[in-house]
Amino acid sequence: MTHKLLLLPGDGIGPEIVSQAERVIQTLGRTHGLSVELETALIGGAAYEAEGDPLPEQTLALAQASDAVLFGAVGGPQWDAIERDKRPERGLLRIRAGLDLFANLRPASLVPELAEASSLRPELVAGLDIMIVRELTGGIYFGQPREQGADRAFNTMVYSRSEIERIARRAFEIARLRDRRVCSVDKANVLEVSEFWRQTVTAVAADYPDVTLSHMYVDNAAMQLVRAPKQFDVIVTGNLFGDVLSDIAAMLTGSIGMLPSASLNEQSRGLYEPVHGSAPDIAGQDKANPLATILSLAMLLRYSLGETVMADAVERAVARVLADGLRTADLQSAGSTPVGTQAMGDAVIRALESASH
Ligand SMILES: NC(=O)c1ccc[n+]([C@@H]2O[C@H](COP(=O)([O-])OP(=O)(O)OC[C@H]3O[C@@H](n4cnc5c(N)ncnc54)[C@H](O)[C@@H]3O)[C@@H](O)[C@H]2O)c1
Ligand SMILES: CC(C)[C@H](C(=O)O)[C@@H](O)C(=O)O
Ligand SMILES: [Mg+2]
Repeated sequence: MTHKLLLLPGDGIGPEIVSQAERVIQTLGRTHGLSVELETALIGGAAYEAEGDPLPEQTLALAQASDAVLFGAVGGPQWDAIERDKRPERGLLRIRAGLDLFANLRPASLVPELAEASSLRPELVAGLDIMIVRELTGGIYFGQPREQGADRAFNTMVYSRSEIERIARRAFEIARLRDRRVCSVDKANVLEVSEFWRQTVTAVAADYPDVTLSHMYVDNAAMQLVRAPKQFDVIVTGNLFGDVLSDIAAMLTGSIGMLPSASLNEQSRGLYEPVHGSAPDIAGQDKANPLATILSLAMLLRYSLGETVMADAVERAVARVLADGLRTADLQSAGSTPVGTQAMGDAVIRALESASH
């Protein structure tokens, strides 16, 4: 069966890291018979420059017609002062909303070889395996009204019952495939929207008696992620809190350059992207770590294409190159020589090829 895939490289390091994932896709064609129809389209600053719109209609239409989308990153300082609705990040928010990708899965698990790269002591992260389930199409990111005036500005944090119920169900279902523990993170001691979130998640939990539900305030959750991260199995939270907590979780696993994500809708059609951004400080220098994008491809193979064998093969190839000692600059320990983006891609491809012989 031929799968339709759309690549959206975007800005900054986006094109460099997505092109390594594209080479992995081509390798899987040779080693595992993966059959794909690949298209590439513009998004973010690149699309704004070419078409005056960070999400051209054509890009959204192609995404809607694809089985899955692999996204790099958008944004950069050259677009920070343009009209807000034209900014690259708005392209990403609009495609998430346009595909109804309400469930953002951000797994943070430690590859044993990277224990020394973690920001925490090895014993705190050994065996770490957390799944952050971030609500992605609601909350303060999308709430109306929103306004920036001359002397004041505001956004609205709003969640409806159905929005909370669907993300909570997704979290409980994921927990059933794991350690059956869900921690819902909110700010119910201050915010009405969070109190409603907590009540709604608690009501949904009644349908999942085999899963243990706990609640935590977001400030404490940020602290607990650094103090004792292994206490968590699945974390379910709103859009803004999930954004922040997932960057914290990234550093537990060694580098933000390692963290993949899947953004899914009800049909498990999805957009897959590294958690990090366009890293303008290292763009175009062959320094970016492509592994978060390659691991996002593994999630794409698993969740949207059902190609579990290939997903496992990609994840094993990544583990292999790390076990062999290859490190991009973000993962490097003192004294060793880092490899570049392209060389890291080469190594993953070699590992895939040698495993299939
Ligand atoms: N999903 C996205 O497209 C996304 C996510 C976050 C930020 N952004 C945008 O990216 C731009 C830069 O944002 P930022 O600097 O706050 O965050 P960032 O994630 O781009 O970079 C933060 C730091 O991490 C490093 N880094 C990130 N990815 C890396 C990788 N793969 N390999 C090695 N190092 C890596 C960068 O060099 C930088 O020092 C902004 O315009 C922001 O809006 C986009
Ligand atoms: C670039 C931005 C819109 C995005 C977000 O806040 O969701 C990013 O930080 C992320 O984590 O994917
Ligand atoms: Mg973020």
